[in-house]
Amino acid sequence: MTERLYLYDTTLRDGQQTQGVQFSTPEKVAIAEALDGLGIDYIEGGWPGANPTDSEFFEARPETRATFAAFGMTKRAGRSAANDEVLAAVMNAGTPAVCLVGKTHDFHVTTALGITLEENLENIRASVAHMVASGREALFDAEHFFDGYKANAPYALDCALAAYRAGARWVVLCDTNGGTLPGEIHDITRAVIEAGIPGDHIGIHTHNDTGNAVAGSLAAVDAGARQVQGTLNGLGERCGNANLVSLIPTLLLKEPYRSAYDIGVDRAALTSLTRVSRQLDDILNRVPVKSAPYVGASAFAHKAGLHASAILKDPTTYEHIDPALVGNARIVPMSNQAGQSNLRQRLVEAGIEVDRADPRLGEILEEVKRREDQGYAYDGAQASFELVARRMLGLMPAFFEVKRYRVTVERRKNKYDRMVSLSEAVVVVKIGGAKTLSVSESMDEIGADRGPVNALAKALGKDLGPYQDCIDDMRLVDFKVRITQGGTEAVTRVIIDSEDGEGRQWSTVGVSPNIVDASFESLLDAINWKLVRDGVAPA
Ligand SMILES: CC(=O)SCCNC(=O)CCNC(=O)[C@H](O)C(C)(C)COP(=O)(O)OP(=O)(O)OC[C@H]1O[C@@H](n2cnc3c(N)ncnc32)[C@H](O)[C@@H]1OP(=O)(O)O
Ligand SMILES: CC(=O)C(=O)O
Repeated sequence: MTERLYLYDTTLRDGQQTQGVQFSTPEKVAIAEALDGLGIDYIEGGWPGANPTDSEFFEARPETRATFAAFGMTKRAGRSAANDEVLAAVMNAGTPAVCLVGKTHDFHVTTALGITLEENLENIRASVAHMVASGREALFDAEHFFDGYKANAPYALDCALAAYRAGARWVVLCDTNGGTLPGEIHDITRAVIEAGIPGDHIGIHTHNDTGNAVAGSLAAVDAGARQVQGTLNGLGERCGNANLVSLIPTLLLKEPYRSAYDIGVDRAALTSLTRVSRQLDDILNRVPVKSAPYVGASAFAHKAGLHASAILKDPTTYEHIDPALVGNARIVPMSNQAGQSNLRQRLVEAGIEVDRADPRLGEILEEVKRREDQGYAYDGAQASFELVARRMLGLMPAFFEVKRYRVTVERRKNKYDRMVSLSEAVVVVKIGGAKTLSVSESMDEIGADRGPVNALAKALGKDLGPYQDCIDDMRLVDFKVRITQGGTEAVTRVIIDSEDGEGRQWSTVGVSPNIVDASFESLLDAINWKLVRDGVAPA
């Protein structure tokens, strides 16, 4: 018999308190829909009245199965709950649930609010009673609860009990400053239950300032709390909140949680977790964190030869779960840490059949290790590795030959008498018997200079004759430059991530003492990989 454990998402409120994050209304709608699709119980949409976007969002919020909550703060002292205009704006959003933050640490009451401890208790009681009287599901976010409990336990408990007795459905214990460790969270949550608030009325809201937000949330659940608050990808004030993208699979797949709780998210929805996590990164224009638990691109990447060898015999040797459960995928990358097992697996994935006893497998491995010593890095540029292997196996068509290229960067005055840069590139390629010369500049549609590599990419992709149809939908999505030590010399490594119209992504690498040459090599690999993978016949 499983017990219900509720998930409360605050990506749209505490997540928006992340430095550099500002959601638009359509973005908030898209995130709310994704959360609803996952099966989250509560979606906190923001603080109506605090800013125009949050107010607008509550008017535009989508219909959801999840319960929508508006966030705000308890009423100020010296006025009634009904006459507090900040609280009124929150209530007017018309959500079925309302979550109000209130002080529970005596120091904050006297220092930040400048009121008496009794006035604060009355503010909590009156505000919660006002929510309940308006027919809302009332949540009380007990701000600084753990620090408050350590400083003055009777007062912190009085605040929590005041909210509970006034009718709060949930009293959410907040580790606002994020400094409380899991053991303390466990013991203090237990103490709250013993003081008279049942666990199925207690929520936990942690911050990640010690890197323990997820562990702290689990500790509170172990102690009896039955609501967990968090955000997608751990967004949130300062170091972020408990990451629901880590918590959800842990609660659903790991003991003792798997057998004990129903968290509202089912196994089918769990397979969308990686997609939802990346959708948020896409909205934020962030590169997904590769090492993110469960959903990161490296979460199931087996780089070391010993690992890859065992993985190919049985994936459970080095995987704690099947990556498909969370919609992720296994990768066995090639690098200087790899052995023949990695190599054979990569070749199979590229559709290349090579006999196990073929001596060229050893030669490819040697070549990869030799090139990595020069500065190449193939574990993040699998498309370039594939081209190296194809060349050594005689499986790489000669699509075109670059005869020469040139790029210039000029500083000059524009018509407004401002100094601007302009990069121009010339590329000459030979396809079949014919030579083509393409010229391009780096100016984008609003007249900004996008740099010499952009100019080169445009020139190279401008006229590739019979291959043009195939490469027209290619797009450069990321460009990473590192100065690294190749052999004894410092060299530049450029990794380019490309994408095509089908959403396929691939990465290529170029290395040279010269950044333009390294970029050009990486660009060439990107085009050649697309041509070979699309099965284009050489001219
Ligand atoms: C722990 C958390 O993360 S809680 C969420 C915090 N989120 C935010 O603050 C984001 C949204 N906030 C805002 O847009 C603004 O702060 C507003 C609109 C709410 C208030 O703006 P302002 O009226 O200009 O006040 P300001 O932000 O300077 O200060 C907050 C006021 O609320 C008071 N206050 C803070 N917490 C509470 C509370 N729980 N109950 C009652 N009053 C409170 C403070 O004492 C301060 O009042 P004072 O100006 O009389 O000293
Ligand atoms: C309410 C909240 O976000 C906090 O106390 O951290």
